[in-house]
Amino acid sequence: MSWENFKTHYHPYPELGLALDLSRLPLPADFLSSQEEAMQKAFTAMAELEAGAIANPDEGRMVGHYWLRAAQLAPTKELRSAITDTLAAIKAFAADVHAGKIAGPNGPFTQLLVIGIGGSALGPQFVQHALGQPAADKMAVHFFDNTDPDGMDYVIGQIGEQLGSTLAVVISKSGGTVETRNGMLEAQAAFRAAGLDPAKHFVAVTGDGSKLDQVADAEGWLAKFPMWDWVGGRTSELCAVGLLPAALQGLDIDAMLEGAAAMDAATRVPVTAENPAALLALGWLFATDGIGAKDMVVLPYKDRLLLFSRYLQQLIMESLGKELDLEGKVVNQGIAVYGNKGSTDQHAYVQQLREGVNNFFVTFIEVLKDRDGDALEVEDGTTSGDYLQGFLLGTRDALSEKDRWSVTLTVPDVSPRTLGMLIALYERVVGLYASLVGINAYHQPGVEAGKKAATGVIALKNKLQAALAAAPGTDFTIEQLATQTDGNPELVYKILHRLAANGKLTETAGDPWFESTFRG
Ligand SMILES: O=P(O)(O)OC[C@H]1O[C@H](O)[C@H](O)[C@@H](O)[C@@H]1O
Repeated sequence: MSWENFKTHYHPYPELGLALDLSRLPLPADFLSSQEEAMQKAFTAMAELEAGAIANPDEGRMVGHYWLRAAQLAPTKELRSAITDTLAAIKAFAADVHAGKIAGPNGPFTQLLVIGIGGSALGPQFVQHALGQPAADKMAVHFFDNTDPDGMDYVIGQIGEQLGSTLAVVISKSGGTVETRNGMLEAQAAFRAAGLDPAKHFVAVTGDGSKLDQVADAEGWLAKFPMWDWVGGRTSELCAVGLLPAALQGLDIDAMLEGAAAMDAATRVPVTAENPAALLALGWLFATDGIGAKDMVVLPYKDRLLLFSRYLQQLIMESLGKELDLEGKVVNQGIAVYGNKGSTDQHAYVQQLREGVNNFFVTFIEVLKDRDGDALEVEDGTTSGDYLQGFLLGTRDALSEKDRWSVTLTVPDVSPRTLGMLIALYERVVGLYASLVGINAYHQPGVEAGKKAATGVIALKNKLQAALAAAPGTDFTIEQLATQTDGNPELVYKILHRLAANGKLTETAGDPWFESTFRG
């Protein structure tokens, strides 16, 4: 790669301590100028959004995550005080928990169990893992982020004897997400089984009046924190969703907010060449042809950023993965995101990246600071951190040689401020990119289909169990039960087969397999 090209496409932002390198995309000389008109429209749309326009038209909602770190920019006095009052309440609650003023019947809370899914888990998980200091954290954090019974047993097993010192924070914007409801019920059952009163351990983060809000009121939980309809789940890390768990862990949430605010200020500038979010959005546009033609492989060379790709997966894919554009035309937009961390992944799938199907571009994330404290020399004058950078730069070159494209983001460290910056940067890139390709980044109409179908599966399971219970000891074929319950035979088989595996009924193997019978 030429030095001249690097000089042109390497963009340092010393005031942020960040740099963006687009030199490993073969950008034509006129690419940025060819998109300037579209980018100016994107800046205007973003300014309107930040001023409180209904930027999520189908859901009739404002999109206000940028106000969370600059309350003075919120369009009304009520919104401004909602943000600042909640932040103060989070800090006061965390301080009282740490001081033992808010404690459980068994004394101070030392363990934190966060129950949520999607946007109500991925941000908290990313931040907890990135910034955790097991020896120094004020609380040890655990997560339920699924309705997997064994997964929850595993976590409860990890908490073990400390359940009496556990604070549970149930997070759900809608307050009606079934996985989270199940997690709450399972956790409450575990508390009761240990002779503990869940209400004395539980806190809710949810929308006003939601089902979860009602449960918290009815059961007299310890505390409640709000989640607002103008904050989307995948952009909620910097409201109570992410800030409450982080504050309880003992992390510096002010520094996270300051980092985000600084990035917002830098990416609000409507001058493409000076704006890292605009440049990165244009990098995505070029790399993916504006139609998701290439996947985004996110490779941070830092263990602590392992969960960033999962966090970005929701932020980017739920925002950009849309069937229709803003005019209602079918576009099937999106950018697929995956990745873990380097150099670990070099020993796994990087083989295919270099030599296999060329359907991706990589986002390398370089962290300048190696570690706290002294570095061991693993060879004369050379440290593990030297190797980490060596592998990053080496892999980048190895990919470039084979016409595999990449962008590189350099950050100073993994600190609360840097995480705030990264979160804000990608939120802005997603918003600008969505404008460039003409889609609504702030709704998620596609996720409902799977939820509705799951409800149908549960209803069919109930019918099947009722049918078997009504004729105990009788063997039924799959097709007989399908007819009797008006169910799809494939679903009938899948449901019965699993119930049998869990000892809820008896399966007698047939030959061929689809003549197996089931008995209640
Ligand atoms: O916070 P909740 O309302 O429980 O939602 C949790 C998640 O569930 C949904 O399926 C949405 O697609 C996500 O955007 C959301 O973050």
